[in-house]
Amino acid sequence: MAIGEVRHMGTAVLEPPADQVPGQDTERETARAKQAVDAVAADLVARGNLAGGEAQAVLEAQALMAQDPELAADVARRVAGGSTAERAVYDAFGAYRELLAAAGAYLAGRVADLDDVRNRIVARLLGVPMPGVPDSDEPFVLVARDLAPADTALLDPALVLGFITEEGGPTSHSAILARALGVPAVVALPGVGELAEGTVVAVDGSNGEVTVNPSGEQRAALARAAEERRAALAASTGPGATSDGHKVPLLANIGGPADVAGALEAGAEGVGLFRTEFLFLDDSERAPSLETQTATYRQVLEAFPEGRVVVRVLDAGADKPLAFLSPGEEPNPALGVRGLRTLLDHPEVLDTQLKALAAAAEGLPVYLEVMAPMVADRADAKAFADACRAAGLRAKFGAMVEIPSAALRARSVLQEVEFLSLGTNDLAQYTFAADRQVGAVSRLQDPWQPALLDLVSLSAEAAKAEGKSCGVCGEAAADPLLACVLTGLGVTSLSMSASAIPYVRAALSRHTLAQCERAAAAARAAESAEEARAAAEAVLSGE
Ligand SMILES: C=C(OP(=O)(O)O)C(=O)O
Ligand SMILES: [Mg+2]
Repeated sequence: MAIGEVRHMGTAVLEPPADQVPGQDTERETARAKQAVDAVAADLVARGNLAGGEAQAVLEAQALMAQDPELAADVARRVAGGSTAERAVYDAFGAYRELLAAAGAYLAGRVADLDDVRNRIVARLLGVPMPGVPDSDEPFVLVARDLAPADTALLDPALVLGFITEEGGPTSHSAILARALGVPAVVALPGVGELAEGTVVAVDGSNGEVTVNPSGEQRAALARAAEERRAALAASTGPGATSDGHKVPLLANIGGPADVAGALEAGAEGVGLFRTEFLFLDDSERAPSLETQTATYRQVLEAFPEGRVVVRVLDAGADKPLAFLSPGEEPNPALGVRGLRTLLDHPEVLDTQLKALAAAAEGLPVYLEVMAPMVADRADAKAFADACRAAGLRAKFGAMVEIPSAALRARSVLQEVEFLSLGTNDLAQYTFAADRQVGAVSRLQDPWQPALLDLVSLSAEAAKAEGKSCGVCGEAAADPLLACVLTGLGVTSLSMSASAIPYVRAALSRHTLAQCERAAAAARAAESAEEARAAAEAVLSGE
């Protein structure tokens, strides 16, 4: 929870004058453009190195965007036609932006990243300050249309008390990175851009509420609630469990070795989701070598002796495109060849990854579990388990439940694998036909939707009947109240951004398993996400 004055993100597009330059200056302007592009790309990579983890991969992807050869050719063509370097960059990126925007809602998220890159290059060429997070010596609440990964990654939690965005959904990149940072954030709040600079707001990241000009009384109540939460956090330590001792291991979601320290600090009992695709974003042409992958995986596995580490094999496509693997144009990339489907089309990539994991775990006392994203049915689960066996991998093999079919027929999927892990971000996307990158449909991405809870329950019950485990590794697990409901639905472990672990641990430790079960039943009996949340809250607060 944060209270502070609103500062708006500097999103104004810098439009350079459309001056013409004489022919003899073409060479100089071309060189200036190239220099600015390279400097901005280097800056993004440097920011990535500073930020580490998932943010690093996102920033590096943006650096690649800046240096896209087709964009460079368009800039050169415009300079040859008499444009200044800054105008050529502005126009070339503008044309590309229109293409992206016209390509449909799916690419809308990418437009914000592209605009950010364009603004950075143009600002550099004009010699004006970079647009982005406002300069301020006083802490403030940042308000933006959407946040580019470059800005979210470097937000200084000492200055940025919290942030509010108009666009983006609860499972968009910005929200996931904010959670990793541990600052309160509210996303997809229409109209917030109209708040006057300097307005005092209270941002409650735990329930998504923003109070404008809170009264003294409201402020005091909010501060009291925040203080109570802090005290509860400080008091909760040790492994995750309900107050009557029902164990629910609390695991961390990580993007690579850089996230390990934060996970350990938060008391993670292991890793429940290692998103390996971030390792693959470095090179748009090919997969990292067996050796590079082995070394990276080993760094993570070494950090959790006697712990559990669940590695997800490459999840390329849709919101995580990889040029060398993702198929060409698809009308609906989220419904196309992605996740396990991509790997089954490129068995050599899957085989190298599994062999690297086998080599990395060699001789280590870690409990390695490997799972496939986007498993639709038993045939998918079998193809993945066969590939694991063929690679000589000694680990538990599992399937992510991200497609409703896998939840509906979870027992059949479990004939082939040893565990399930619910990816609630994609499960919501596919259950409600609501693209997770589109703010306009964020109501439907709410993991409190009773239909989603039904699918969680089906999966957890199937796992119980088969004597196997069923965790949750989507963003749903990071919501303390929902974590209690998921536990009540029979989920056996919860994996989340490290910063959420203390909150979830504290919430679980306040309730018995039976209370969690009652809250789960009440939530499932509701007719909407809001009702489900209120019903669970009422049960758990003893109303
Ligand atoms: C954990 C998940 O995977 P990702 O967010 O990486 O798609 C999910 O879909 O819930
Ligand atoms: Mg997913």
